[in-house]
Amino acid sequence: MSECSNGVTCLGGVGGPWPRRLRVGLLDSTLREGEQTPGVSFTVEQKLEIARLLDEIGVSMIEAGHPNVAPDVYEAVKRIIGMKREGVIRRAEIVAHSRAVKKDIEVAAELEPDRIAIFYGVSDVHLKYKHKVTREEALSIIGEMIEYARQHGVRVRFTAEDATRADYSFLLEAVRTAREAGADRVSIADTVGIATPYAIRRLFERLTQDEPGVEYDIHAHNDLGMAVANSLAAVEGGATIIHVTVNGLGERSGIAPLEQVAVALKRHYGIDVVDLRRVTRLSRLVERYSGIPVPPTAPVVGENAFVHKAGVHVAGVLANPETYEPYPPEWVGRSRDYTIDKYTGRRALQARLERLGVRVSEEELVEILRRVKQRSGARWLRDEDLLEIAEEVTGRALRPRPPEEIEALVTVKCEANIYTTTVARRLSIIPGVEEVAEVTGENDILLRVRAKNPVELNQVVEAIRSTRGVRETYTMLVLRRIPMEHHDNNGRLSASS
Ligand SMILES: CC(=O)SCCNC(=O)CCNC(=O)[C@H](O)C(C)(C)COP(=O)(O)OP(=O)(O)OC[C@H]1O[C@@H](n2cnc3c(N)ncnc32)[C@H](O)[C@@H]1OP(=O)(O)O
Ligand SMILES: O=C(O)CCC(=O)C(=O)O
Ligand SMILES: [Mg+2]
Repeated sequence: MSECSNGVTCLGGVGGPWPRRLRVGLLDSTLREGEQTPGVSFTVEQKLEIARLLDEIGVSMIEAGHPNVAPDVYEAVKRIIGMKREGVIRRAEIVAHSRAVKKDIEVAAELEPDRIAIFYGVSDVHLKYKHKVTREEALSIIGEMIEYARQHGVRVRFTAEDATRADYSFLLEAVRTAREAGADRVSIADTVGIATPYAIRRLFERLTQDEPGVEYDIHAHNDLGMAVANSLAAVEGGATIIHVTVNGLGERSGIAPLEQVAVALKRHYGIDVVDLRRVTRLSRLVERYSGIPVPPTAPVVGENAFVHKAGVHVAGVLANPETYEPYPPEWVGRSRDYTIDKYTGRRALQARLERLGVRVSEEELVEILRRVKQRSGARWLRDEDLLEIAEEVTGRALRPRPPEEIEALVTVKCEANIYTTTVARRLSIIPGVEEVAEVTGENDILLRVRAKNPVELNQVVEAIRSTRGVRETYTMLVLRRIPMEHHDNNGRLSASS
């Protein structure tokens, strides 16, 4: 943060400082715009779960749906409003969508949402071909319908649909009409994703100057991949709410993704709009419920968002992650990784081998790398493949081996007022018990047990359980043992098999 010349606290970032304090929140429309994604139909229960999570992570508004669309949409909006009333949703304002049509408004109003959002196209193409009205008729419909909704005692947002293709003077007239009819918010919709950041910023600067009596939302579609940039530009121009959906769902190419907008607001302006650490889980949930896969390359939540590949990159990241990361993955509850393949360099390879508990000499490392680069057909090498190569080069057994017999660790809790050592002695003579340790913590004794097969293991565990003084046991099967490497007397490495 820095001080502007006029003494106002400004926020920095690329292109900053901005001439005013940026104030912004998110409206999540996953349940309305998101369900307009071809192929998506959430169940009512899924919507309730998503709404609760959205409130928990801190979005300012939830656009719950357009109640007059279908019975299940009505039911979901009703129950989400009920959750707000019961305090399950604690903060988010619940918004119901509606055409500028009395029936839609009535159906929405009977549910008593916090706000009804009434949309109406304001571009000439929408007026002429969709609404088939003149500009004057449009203004009168907008005014009349907003007043009608206000008579039901509900707050109103007016959405100027296709605002970015509208004539500015008519858009301003529509906004004024909406304000005079009782709307306290106006959504400026870039309905076909046609705007550029500069044009959007100017548009919001003009609107906030020419009609400061309402607060403005930006609803940016992503047809040209500009939704996030346009949303940020709108905030710089004076918008105070950004419309988003989880994973950027929505009509055609969707709208600005919640996760990207939230990270960008923090990265560029230092503004926390939601609990970022939970957005990845929310994204996975919506991916599952929507059936729309998140591409690996998707920012923030994509599988590859924090995975590095080229040797130069990995070497840089190992020295300091800032070299190739715009923000730490921990911000969004994730961790970084890197792949091993023909693009790998020595540093990456050495780090990966060390992570696998394998130390090699400089010559061995060079030879392993040479062999890795020969496997150019593989998309990437799994740890298993790398260890196989390392075994070939070093001649040591490095891969985890499944145990030939069944091995288990058994924790034991003793009866109260019994001397633990007495119980431990009794247990130590059971055939199959190989090691006994008295331990601190929740349990009293830890046993290592070996058996030839499950039946025999069961017998050993039964014998432990029926030993006098044993109150409770918990058995963990050992799945595999990792070979440990030891230094020999000359400081060289040798591996136990
Ligand atoms: C850009 C956006 O995403 S805005 C949100 C759009 N949301 C939706 O479309 C929700 C899903 N839609 C639906 O379920 C249906 O279209 C309904 C229930 C809204 C309307 O269904 P129908 O009455 O069968 O009309 P249909 O969908 O065929 O056509 C839309 C009608 O609404 C009118 N209309 C469209 N937008 C508006 C508006 N903002 N205000 C008033 N009327 C409108 C159209 O002119 C057309 O009227 P017409 O039937 O007299 O020609
Ligand atoms: O209601 C809004 O703010 C936006 C409506 C919409 O989905 C759009 O214009 O793309
Ligand atoms: Mg939209």
